Amino acid sequence: MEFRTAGVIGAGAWGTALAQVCVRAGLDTTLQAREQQLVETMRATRANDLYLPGVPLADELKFTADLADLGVCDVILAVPPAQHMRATLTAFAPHYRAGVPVVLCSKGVERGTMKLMTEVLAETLPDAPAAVLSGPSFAGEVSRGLPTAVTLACADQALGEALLNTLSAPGFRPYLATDLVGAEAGGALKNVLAIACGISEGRQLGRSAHAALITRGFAEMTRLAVAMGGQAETVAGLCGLGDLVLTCSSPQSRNMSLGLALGQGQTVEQALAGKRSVAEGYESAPAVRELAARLGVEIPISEGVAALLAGEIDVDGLIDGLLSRPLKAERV
Ligand SMILES: NC(=O)C1=CN([C@@H]2O[C@H](COP(=O)(O)OP(=O)(O)OC[C@H]3O[C@@H](n4cnc5c(N)ncnc54)[C@H](OP(=O)(O)O)[C@@H]3O)[C@@H](O)[C@H]2O)C=CC1
Ligand SMILES: O=C(CO)COP(=O)(O)O
Repeated sequence: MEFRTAGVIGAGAWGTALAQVCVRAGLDTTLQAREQQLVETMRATRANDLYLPGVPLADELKFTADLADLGVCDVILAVPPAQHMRATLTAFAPHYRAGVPVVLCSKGVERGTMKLMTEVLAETLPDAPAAVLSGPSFAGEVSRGLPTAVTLACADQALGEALLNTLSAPGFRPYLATDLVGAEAGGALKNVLAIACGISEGRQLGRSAHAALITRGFAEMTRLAVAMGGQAETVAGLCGLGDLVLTCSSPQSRNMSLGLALGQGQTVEQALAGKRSVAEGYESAPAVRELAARLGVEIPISEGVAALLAGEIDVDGLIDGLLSRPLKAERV
């Protein structure tokens, strides 16, 4: 299996950073943006100042607004926000060539259906071999070539190895896994948990609270992933614990920043006002909550964040609710 050309769907910060990685990996790469205007600007300025400002884009990178142009590519990286994955893949379906692998790079659970991105892919492009790329990776750092390691999950070992070799690049190191559900669950949950850590920071609750949130957050991430059919071992890797640590530790994270603003007293509306970029924890929280309820899994931190975002409780209610839970043995 050899891949020479890559098509990246979605020219947000992460799609643009991954397109840079593909070029660095030696792939002939086309980045698709929905707006022709953004395509023209990226062609003219060799930059994506809308979503990834200050990063010079590789000379070799091509741009298009037309999904049909990706129909010839050997591998597709799908990077729209999770809530737009279904519509995006449906629009791409007429141009998709059977057998071409689709690497899902978005982190979230679909609202309403509670489906993971692999399930959305199976329903929109049923012939597509799936892989999931997820892990601690800020777009700004990756696009500048700073060292990054991620999980690349693929059920088909041979395809996974081929993708691993294809997508590895100087400074970008994917590790192979076979558990797609675990990889997806980790990526989706860490965003919700990062909002909780941001709230803790915004309220200046201290480093001890921060460490407790990461640790107990990891326990609920593991419980939910296992209930969904994933493996605890996967969640202990880059796509789970690794991404949780990153996202909960830096205001570079849009999810943690949302939490910071809430902890400092802003309303959800104020914290999100004027933002073009996506905070997937906000988007996925209701689906994560519903999914956990359906599976009978306790996720008190994520549940509290979902209730706060839905306007059911305030920040004090979230903190009090977590601290007044019955004492119990420490276990996952
Ligand atoms: N940024 C990061 O560091 C990382 C992000 N991710 C994940 O990548 C995914 C994409 O995030 P990111 O690239 O950061 O996004 P950004 O916040 O940078 O950009 C938002 C993106 O959403 C697109 N969009 C908005 N509305 C729609 C729509 N109706 N249909 C399709 N696309 C739409 C925008 O396209 P348009 O301009 O055409 O509206 C734009 O590409 C998320 O799931 C995120 O969790 C994963 C790892 C790292
Ligand atoms: O997924 C990410 C890092 O791995 C990016 O996090 P944010 O979406 O919170 O910015």
